[in-house]
Amino acid sequence: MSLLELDDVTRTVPIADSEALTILSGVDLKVDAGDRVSIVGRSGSGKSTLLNLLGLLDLPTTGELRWDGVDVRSIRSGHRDRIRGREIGFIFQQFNLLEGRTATENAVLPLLYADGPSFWRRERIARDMLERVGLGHRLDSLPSSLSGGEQQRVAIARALVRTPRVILADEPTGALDLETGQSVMDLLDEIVSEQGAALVTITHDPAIAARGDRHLRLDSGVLTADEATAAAAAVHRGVVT
Ligand SMILES: Nc1ncnc2c1ncn2[C@@H]1O[C@H](COP(=O)(O)OP(=O)(O)OP(=O)(O)O)[C@@H](O)[C@H]1O
Repeated sequence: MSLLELDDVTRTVPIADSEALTILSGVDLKVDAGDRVSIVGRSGSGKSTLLNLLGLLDLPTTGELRWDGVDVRSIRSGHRDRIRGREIGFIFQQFNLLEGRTATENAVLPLLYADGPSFWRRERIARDMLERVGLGHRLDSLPSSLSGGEQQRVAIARALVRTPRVILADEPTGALDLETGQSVMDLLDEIVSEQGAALVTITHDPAIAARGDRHLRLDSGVLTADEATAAAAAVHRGVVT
């Protein structure tokens, strides 16, 4: 049983005075613990729509989306919200940090909804995670005083403080220069491995996509294997010369 499973999923949206628009069609995808899945696709190919499904923010129009083997349609929306908060971490291109809050205040946010020791120990957990991402010296800094790479590291800390089982990263290096992007991804890969989570990365950048161990492509809402990235990744790893 997979952690997340899409089975012949379609997503359409109603359009005024017109037929519904099909954004995703026939999408099959399984995400298991420890998976590293990269998804590439042109603008408008349906990447955000897919990510919203994987993040349990939307439901398929037809087909089945399962979380831990359970059809998400059968899970009440309040419980879906709790699963999302507890088990899924999000990382965005523009970091999405709260501007007036320090690095620690940003990283602690998901723990405000936790209970037990995770709640009582939230400050310590957030600080430890910021140390882990190399920001132990910037705990009280506001986002405006941090570089892009540092802000993304705060966002990574925030996404990981509850040790989620899945991380969904939407263009995580899109606002960073090449070198900073690679080092942020190195860090994300390391911590995701330590925590045994699955990482799904949506990216335009072939070098970032090649880091995954499963390579997929979205084309007009259809998800297929991305042979080109898989071949590039194999060469990179020295599997093929
Ligand atoms: N609620 C909606 N109503 C109408 N059209 C929509 C809606 N949501 C998405 N679309 C359209 O569906 C297509 C796919 O959208 P989506 O945001 O998933 O693409 P994307 O691959 O994430 O694009 P980008 O890389 O530019 O963010 C686009 O053409 C978009 O305009």
